[in-house]
Parts: sequence; structure tokens; C-alpha cells
Amino acid sequence: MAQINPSILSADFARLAEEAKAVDGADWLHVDVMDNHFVPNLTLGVPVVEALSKATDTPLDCHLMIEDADRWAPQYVEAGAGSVTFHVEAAAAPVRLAREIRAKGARASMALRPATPIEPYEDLLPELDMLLIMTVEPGFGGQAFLDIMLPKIRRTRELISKHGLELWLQVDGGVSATTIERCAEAGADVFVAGSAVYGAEDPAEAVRALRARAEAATAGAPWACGH
Ligand SMILES: O=C(CO)[C@H](O)[C@H](O)COP(=O)(O)O
Repeated sequence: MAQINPSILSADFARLAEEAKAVDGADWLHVDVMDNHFVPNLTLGVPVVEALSKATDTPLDCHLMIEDADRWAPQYVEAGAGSVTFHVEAAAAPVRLAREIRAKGARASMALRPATPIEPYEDLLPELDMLLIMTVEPGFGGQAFLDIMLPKIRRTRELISKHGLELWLQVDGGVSATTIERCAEAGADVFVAGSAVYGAEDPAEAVRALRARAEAATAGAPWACGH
């Protein structure tokens, strides 16, 4: 089943609890943590994640776009995140970090910037619950989807199948009604959408419509069931 994770980067930060409720029915709430070092933007940190986790029943999918991921990622598990994604480019010891996230009770996920290839990390895949392929340069919502990421999504799906893994494959950036089908056909099964959800008149309906498109695009694919 396709999962849709609305990104609160496109929500009203003054009304985060209400904005979380506006997407009831979403699989996860995607929380973009930015430190103005790894990316040229600054958003929120551990205290806000802790408050948000108490304000919604939707599990939090925290995407850390921050330096020194080894130090900070475990704190997001303690703050209540159900899934924590660190960037491989910002982690000194990604295997140790993934194991620590899992040991603390959250799903461990690793992200790749657009210019980072998947192939050097094939052996790490069994250590992960999800792999995130960025389909824009991280830092801002509302950017255009990078079509050139589709072959990387396909190659990653092939590696996941080759190793018989349960790993989820997430895409983030420019995912909308016009791009989600291409992502799904290429092999993604978890879709982050910011402006396509929070820019819609009815965000909950936008989630349902995106999920229906992704599921129609992957009907029958062996990896598209069983979440
Ligand atoms: O990680 C992100 C940016 O770095 C955001 O999650 C992403 O860009 C979502 O916004 P949109 O769907 O509007 O592209």
C-alpha cells in the first residue's frame, strides 16, 4: 500500500497541532529538521518534535537535514519520533547510527541527496527500515521535481528486491498529482508531499487522492503490498 506523508514544512508553523489534525488519515507526518549548515534553511528541533508528538496520534517521520547526525538523531527518537531519517552525507558512522535508532525503538532511515549514488551503500540496506531518495536539493519546499532521480529510484528498488528486503523506499521533493505516478512506477512506496497537500483546499482529501494515484500506478507490483 502506498503511504503518503505530508510535510509540515508547507504547513502554518504557528498552528502545527491543528495542521497535523488537518491531515488525519495520513500514514505519517513528515517533519523537516534543518540546521542552516547541512542545508541553507532553519526550521525546528527536538523541543518542537516532542510537543508535536504529544499533539497528534499520527506517527512522526523526522527527516534530519542537519550536520552531526550521529549526535542528534537518537534525541529525536527520545522526543517521540517513530521514524528517524539521517543523511548519509552527514553521518560519520551510519551503520552504528542506524543500529542505535533501532535499539531505541524507532524505524531507522537513511537519505541520499540528489548527487549521492545508491551503489556504495548496497551493503548497508539490511540495517535500514527505509531509504529516502531526495527528488529535489534539500532545504526548501515547493521546488520542481527532479526527473533525473527516476533511474536511481529504479536501481534502488532492484537492489531491495535482489536482497529480499522489507525496506520502504521514500521519495521527497516535488511530489504531486503530476509526478507521483512516475515515482510509484519507478519503485517508490512512501511519498512525502508538502505543497501538494498543505497547498490544497482540503489537505485530507489531497492525501487520499495522491494515495489513489500511487496505488493505481503500482497495482500488481510485488513490492507494492504488505505495509
Ligand atoms: O525535505 C524537504 C525539503 O528539503 C521537504 O520535505 C520537501 O521539499 C516537501 O515539499 P514539497 O512537496 O513542496 O516539495
